[in-house]
Amino acid sequence: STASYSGNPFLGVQQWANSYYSSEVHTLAIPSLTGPMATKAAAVAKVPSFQWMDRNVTVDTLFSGTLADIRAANRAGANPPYAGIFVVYDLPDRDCAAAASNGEWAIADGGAAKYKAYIDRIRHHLVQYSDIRTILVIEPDSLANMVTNMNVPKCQGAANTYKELTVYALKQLNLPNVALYLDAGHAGWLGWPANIGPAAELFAGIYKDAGRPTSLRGLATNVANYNGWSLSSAPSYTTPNPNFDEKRFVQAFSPLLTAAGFPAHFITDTGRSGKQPTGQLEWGHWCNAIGTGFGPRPTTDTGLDIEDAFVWIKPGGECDGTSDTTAARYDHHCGFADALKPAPEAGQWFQAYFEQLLTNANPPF
Ligand SMILES: O=[N+]([O-])c1ccc(O[C@@H]2O[C@H](CO)[C@@H](O[C@@H]3O[C@H](CO)[C@@H](O[C@@H]4O[C@H](CO)[C@@H](O)[C@H](O)[C@H]4O)[C@H](O)[C@H]3O)[C@H](O)[C@H]2O)cc1
Ligand SMILES: [Mg+2]
Repeated sequence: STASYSGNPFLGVQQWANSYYSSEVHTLAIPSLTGPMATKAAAVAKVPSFQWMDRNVTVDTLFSGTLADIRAANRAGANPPYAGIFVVYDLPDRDCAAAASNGEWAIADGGAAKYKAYIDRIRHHLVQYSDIRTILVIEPDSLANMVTNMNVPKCQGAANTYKELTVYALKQLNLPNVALYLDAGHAGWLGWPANIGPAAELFAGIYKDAGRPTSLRGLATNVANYNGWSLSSAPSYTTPNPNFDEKRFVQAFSPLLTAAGFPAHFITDTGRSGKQPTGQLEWGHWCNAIGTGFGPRPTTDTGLDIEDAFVWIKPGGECDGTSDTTAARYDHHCGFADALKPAPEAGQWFQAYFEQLLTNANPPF
């Protein structure tokens, strides 16, 4: 079967556009659109984006359901065959330096054991669907927070658990039909000269601790962020970081990782990177940024040998965090002047944001 592979896992397959995102667009976005915007929205629904396993319940429903859809399409003769693209995102004490995406489990409440069972269920389905090549992004923001936010009590308290559970996941999901990319923040996070060296050491250490898993292809960058891939000039908010776009970030990161014993390749989220510069007032303003647009479509034609693919990881139109100041998960970043408001809870459909992305799409739809 095509499922097992060597090298770039995105070669020889086409990425799957899952029905969950398509139904969000068709049932939540299009009914309030007319004319060209409605037509363009229908085209967005066909662009493959990663499906987020952000709650345990999604493993035996959405994850297995999408794998079944892919199997059916491949058996019907899809050529090239489809590959599954998903995000593993349910660590206990999740999103330790922010409030908006806090998850269902707490370390203090048996979260590590629950997470291991979650990973075991994902492995179960990957083995059942060993005929399907499946690409997984592992735990956005988690290890990046270990590099820059050890001064945050919740991150300090979660550090050992994050690392132990990441190694557990890498070992359990190390399968012939599976490719894994660890989340590695973005140019405006780990790309700062002060952070990039410690980051390389951390990721290489995890790679070794997990036994150098064959499936671990590399790192995913810019997940749920907005940075351009290759810019001719630095947006004002990026100064004085020489790595002001994702291409400069991965090209600076790669030799450090290789020297530390982790010859990583990269994928980069271009789902919300189409408009540069963005409307951000500060680079660290990550929540529902204004002045953004759908970016380059998923492709393996990246122009850089260490960059496996441009991908859409954060589904455009799904919220980054609530703007309701009374909400339990309210994060002040979602209240800034450059954060679109009013915004629903993280992960919920944010129609005004979807329309912003569509209006600013580059390439246009
Ligand atoms: O002038 N200088 O020389 C200089 C030097 C160093 C400087 O310090 C750097 O400043 C950077 C900001 O510019 C900081 O980066 C921000 O860190 C935040 C976490 O703390 C990230 O937030 C996450 O974002 C995710 C989505 O991406 C969300 O899903 C998640 O919920 C959310 O928590 C921001 O993206 C990211 O941009 C660096 O840590 C910091 O080291 C600054 C200047
Ligand atoms: Mg988040």
